[in-house]
Amino acid sequence: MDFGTLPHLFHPLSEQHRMTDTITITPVRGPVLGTVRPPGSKSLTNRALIVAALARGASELTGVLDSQDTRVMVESLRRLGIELEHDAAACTIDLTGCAGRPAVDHAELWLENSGTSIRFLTALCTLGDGRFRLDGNTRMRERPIGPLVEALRQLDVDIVCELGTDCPPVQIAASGLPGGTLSVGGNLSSQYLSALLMAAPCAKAAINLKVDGTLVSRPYVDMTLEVMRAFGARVEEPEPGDFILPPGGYQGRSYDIEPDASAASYFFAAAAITGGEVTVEGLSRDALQGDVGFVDVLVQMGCEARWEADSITLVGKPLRGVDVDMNAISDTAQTLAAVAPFASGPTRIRNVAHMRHKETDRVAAVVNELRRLGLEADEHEDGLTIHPGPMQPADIETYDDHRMAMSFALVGLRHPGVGIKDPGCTVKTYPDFFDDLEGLCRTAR
Ligand SMILES: O=C(O)C1=C[C@@H](OP(=O)(O)O)[C@@H](O)[C@H](O)C1
Ligand SMILES: C=C(OP(=O)(O)O)C(=O)O
Repeated sequence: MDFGTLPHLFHPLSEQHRMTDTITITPVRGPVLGTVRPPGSKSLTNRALIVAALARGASELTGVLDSQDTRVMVESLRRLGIELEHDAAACTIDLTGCAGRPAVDHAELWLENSGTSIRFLTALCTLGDGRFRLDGNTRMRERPIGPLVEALRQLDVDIVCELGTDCPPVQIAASGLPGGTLSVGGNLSSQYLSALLMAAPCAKAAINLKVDGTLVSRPYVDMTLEVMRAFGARVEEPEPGDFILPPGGYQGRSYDIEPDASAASYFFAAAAITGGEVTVEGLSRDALQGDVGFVDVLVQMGCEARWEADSITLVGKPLRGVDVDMNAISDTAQTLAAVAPFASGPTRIRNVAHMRHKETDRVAAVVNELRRLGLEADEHEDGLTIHPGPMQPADIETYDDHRMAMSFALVGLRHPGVGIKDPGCTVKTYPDFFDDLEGLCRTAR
């Protein structure tokens, strides 16, 4: 299939951002004060879509995210024969599951640069009976998927990285997923484990899945287990990293998705940087997403937080530098890097080497752009150190990484002359980010 014919799966951005090469952030005149509810969690939306697509019967998903990462997932499920109704305005998706076996005997799937989509769908396709090819953009073809491929081969799945690069494109000649024992590497990404976990209840027999070595981003695995169990799967973890999954599949249901905690980090950071007070609705200490832990990092820096039953409030205070292991919440490391220049001392972000395999080499990219602002920043193998200091105007490169754009925009709230190149790259997980940030800052203009 000629992917050139695939409709551009982008969300209608506001005219200004879609058509603009660079936007300049206007500093606020005072503290950012307000309340915001980010769109649905990308990670939970894509998990719920996978599990509901494999379920018996119908599911209704509410609060879903509508962005490039979820649209490529939706389009792929449709190509796999899943009947699906998406109401973007209502943030709902109604779908009827395939009871564990995709109905089509071949499909070509285009996943742009959505790591969750290509990893989760690679495992899902092995449950089918036919030939499947999964591909993505140039950066996706540089993001490792070899550990997942190698794990599936332990169950005699006929799967290959087409170019021999341990990266996509992936080709699968599927004939259902056998049961058995397998191990998967978890030091580059937790998504390979999450992908296998979600497919396992639809295998032909029980699966015993073990993590081989260290595991990064553990909160995302806990999120996976929560969603699986919500749809009726039985999963035991007698020892950390050792999972026992009997067959039994999933049962369709109604499922509501909480707001995106990674997106919320930008609004908490806006309060921290400007000495303001921001409440994010729909999240709490009980959120399924580990990235609410970013609030604790801001508290370590000197801020105050109020945790309510259905909201979190961050109160900005004078900031001190921190030394923090962000392995579990690495999607908020870039947010912290944008806050750190406003602290009284240096900030060390450690144990995030796996960030180098995401939308870009996020360690190097963040160091480069902090230096472009005139700051002293040190790159380490596992992370970086940010030294506060005077800054200069700069147009920030965003490397087609939505989190570079969203994080460095925050610097511009306090520091004049910050431009964000390619602001439309936020379409990956947050098409309306700049509109929502502007809305939150309007009282501080
Ligand atoms: O499982 C998930 O939903 C995700 C896991 C994380 O990736 P890694 O496990 O590769 O750190 C995170 O960066 C990504 O945004 C979403
Ligand atoms: C790394 C990310 O996503 P993914 O791995 O799903 O592409 C992200 O959203 O920061």
